Amino acid sequence: MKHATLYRYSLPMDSGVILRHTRLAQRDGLIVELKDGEKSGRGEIAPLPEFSAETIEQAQTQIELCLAQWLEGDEIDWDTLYPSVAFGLSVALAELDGEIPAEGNFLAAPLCSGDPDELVEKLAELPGEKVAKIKVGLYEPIRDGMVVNMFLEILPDLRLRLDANRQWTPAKAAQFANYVNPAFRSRIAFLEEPCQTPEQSLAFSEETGIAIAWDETLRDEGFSLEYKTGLSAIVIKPTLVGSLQTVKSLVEHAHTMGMEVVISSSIESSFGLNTLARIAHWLTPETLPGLDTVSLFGEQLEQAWPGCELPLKTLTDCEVVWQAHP
Ligand SMILES: O=C(O)CCC(=O)c1ccccc1C(=O)O
Ligand SMILES: [Mg+2]
Repeated sequence: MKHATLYRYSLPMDSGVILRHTRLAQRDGLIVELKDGEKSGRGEIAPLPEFSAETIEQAQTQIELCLAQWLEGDEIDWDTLYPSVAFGLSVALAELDGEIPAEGNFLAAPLCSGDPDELVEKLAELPGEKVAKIKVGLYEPIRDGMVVNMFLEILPDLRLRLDANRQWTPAKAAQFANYVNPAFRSRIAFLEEPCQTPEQSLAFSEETGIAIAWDETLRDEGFSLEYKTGLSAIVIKPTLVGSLQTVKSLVEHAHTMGMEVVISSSIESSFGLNTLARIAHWLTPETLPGLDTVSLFGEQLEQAWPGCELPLKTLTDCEVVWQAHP
């Protein structure tokens, strides 16, 4: 006997600088729960304002249709689904079939606000490879260059991931690079999306020797992943990319070209982050995922993030917006 339930959650948060144009004070999302006899699976659908094209209302309407199809045993037309819906539903189905290993990689690369003392503390908790992520492109590029130099100088075993979110003109990107001590450049694991276009970013990498990574570019209309000199990694945000199948084939494709793949957060609840940690451990076991976003929240959902002491809201505290069995 099949059964499907859709919960809607609302959690207090402060998105800080992650969203550049909006300050989100509340995060809304859906949890889909599937049951089939003794088996069950859950997945999170949480379109991210400013990044997802779909709204939560559109996602809800679509997942309700999918759930009705699943209950009837009809095929789901994956190509027509919003990325957030495809991801959450495919996770719930994979979970139901026992496909996602339970073990997670909860050692996320710490997101750092610019305070070196705070980062030193966070890095002390990281066994093995010391990797942190810094947002750049928010202030003057020279300031960013100084901050990068400072971190790399203070912490000799640190490697940095930087993210400019396409904020720089080629001139500003060059200003940044000129400021970074040439001896430190190889300790920039990658710089995500330095410039406004992928071509400009590739030219930047060629001129400076600083490795780059795609994040936004993966979601460009008509994008297909190709090997490029200087492109060392791709950052996959499954909620923005689509089904687990789509994510898996993108990961495999990137790995065959020797690129690193970073599974990363789209600011999902602690429940969704737990799923991403498991997917990261499963598909990208060699790489620290980019999942250090739980601290943007005021509350966690259903499953705690290891080490996070925020209060935990359970699914039973959330509204059931849809449920049915055939
Ligand atoms: O990638 C990470 O380490 C954290 C996630 C992150 O930075 C992010 C989260 C939501 C939306 C956009 C971004 C971004 O990469 O800019
Ligand atoms: Mg990014």
